[in-house]
Amino acid sequence: MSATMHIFENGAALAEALADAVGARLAAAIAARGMASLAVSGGSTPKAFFQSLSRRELDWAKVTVTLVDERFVPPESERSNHGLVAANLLQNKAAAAGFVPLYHAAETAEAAAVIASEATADFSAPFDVVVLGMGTDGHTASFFPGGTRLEEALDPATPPGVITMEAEGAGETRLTFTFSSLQDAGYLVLHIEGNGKREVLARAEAPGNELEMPIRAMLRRAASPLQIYWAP
Ligand SMILES: O=C1O[C@H](COP(=O)(O)O)[C@@H](O)[C@H](O)[C@H]1O
Repeated sequence: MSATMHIFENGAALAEALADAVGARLAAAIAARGMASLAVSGGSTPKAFFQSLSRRELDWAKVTVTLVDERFVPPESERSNHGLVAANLLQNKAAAAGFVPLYHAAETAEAAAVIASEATADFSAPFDVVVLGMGTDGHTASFFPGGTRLEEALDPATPPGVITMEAEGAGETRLTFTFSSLQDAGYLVLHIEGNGKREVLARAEAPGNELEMPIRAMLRRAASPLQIYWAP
């Protein structure tokens, strides 16, 4: 599918513009259907965007937020994406939003993934907005190169839902929405910052194996146009 590049002078300008665009999409979904869904990424990049979005005037009580991916750790862990979202997005006006976690205190990550798939099924097909990140190894969501279930996660025939993933670069076992869950979002964003990631993106845009740089699956096969937000 096509991609559109949105370039900003710095991270603060990007955060404001992305919050405007995401806020407008959520407002339009609320106007059309009385509710809106948003799946966001973790990591170090989205903090300023989360803080900007949290201050947007929206009927937040009608918005359900979840994660594109999560570590199999409780929200109190400093490695938790839920913790990051709680501290930076579910604040200010956005404190009224609903949040559905991917982590559940189940005996295994597989059991948590089943619970997460059930808990998100009624608002995730498709999401109104998905905001992806990308690691310097070309992973997005928890689609890690060398990941134990990478082929299954990227297979368009794998049904929407949450599955587990283990990979050398991932640290903890991950919980991740599958490619089929994310690729058809009403507004599909890839948010990256820094010259290093721009170079990684350029490599991903060149011919090569999807399994080596899983972001290629989104660049090449997403049903929705990919909106790439970048700042140095
Ligand atoms: O592991 C993860 O990393 C990516 C990118 O993180 P960043 O720190 O380089 O911004 C993120 O998109 C993903 O959600 C997260 O689990």
